[in-house]
Amino acid sequence: MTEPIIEAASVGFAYRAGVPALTDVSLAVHGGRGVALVGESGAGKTTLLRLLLGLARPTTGEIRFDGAPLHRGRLRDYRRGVQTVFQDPYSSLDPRQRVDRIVAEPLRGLGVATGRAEIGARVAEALDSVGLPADAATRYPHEFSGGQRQRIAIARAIVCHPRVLLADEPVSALDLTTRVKIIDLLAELRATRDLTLLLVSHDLGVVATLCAHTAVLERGRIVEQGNTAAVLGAPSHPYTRRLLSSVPRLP
Ligand SMILES: Nc1ncnc2c1ncn2[C@@H]1O[C@H](COP(=O)(O)OP(=O)(O)OP(=O)(O)O)[C@@H](O)[C@H]1O
Repeated sequence: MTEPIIEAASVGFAYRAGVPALTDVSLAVHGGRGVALVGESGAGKTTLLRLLLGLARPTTGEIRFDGAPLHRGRLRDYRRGVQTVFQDPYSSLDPRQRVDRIVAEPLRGLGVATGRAEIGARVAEALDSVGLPADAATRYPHEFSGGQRQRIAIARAIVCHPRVLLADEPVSALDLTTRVKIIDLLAELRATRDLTLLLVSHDLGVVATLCAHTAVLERGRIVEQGNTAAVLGAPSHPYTRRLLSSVPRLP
């Protein structure tokens, strides 16, 4: 198999000494493959995502990007290649900024594009890719619904053509119909842009739709991981079975 784009290698992390939030976590995100991270509240999903983003450093083990340890000097390259979408489309967009400015932020911040014309063209392309009309660019976040705001957040994440999208519960704040549309959009972007998805979700239906590989986290440890159909279809660990039985509707 090819080298993973992002890898957590035997990662441990503690917010307070003696109270581990993550223990010996190994997870590989390969290009072209959707990876889901599931687990109950408090299992350590967000903590792992923060480490994968370089926002915190593991206490033990390491995070690797293209096979080499992720350290300060490589963060800019990393950010170009790895972008994020968060759960809440209301708090993740600055209400005082116009949509074109919001979507252009990674282009400016990472120095990917500087000229006005180029930035404008890239923003227009990103808005189009997420199914928003061109005039969305000149409006403000409060003029949009929750689903449309999440499209804006996704446009911002894909504007610099990243290789990986880390999505932390990207649809859990949305109503059911909107959820389905955003899941369809993520599936489409994955296919058309060769985007690799790392998805944190407690919604196993979403996971089954978008990710071929699933890792189950319980109290900071990965208790099971593998092909999604196998993990969700015939879970070998009692915790995964409990997690499945707590879901009212299965795919
Ligand atoms: N800033 C912090 N300081 C101290 N402990 C923390 C902090 N953030 C998280 N924790 C603890 O680390 C553990 C893992 O939390 P984390 O937020 O990663 O879980 P999660 O799986 O993302 O949960 P949720 O689905 O509720 O977001 C929990 O025991 C939590 O209480």
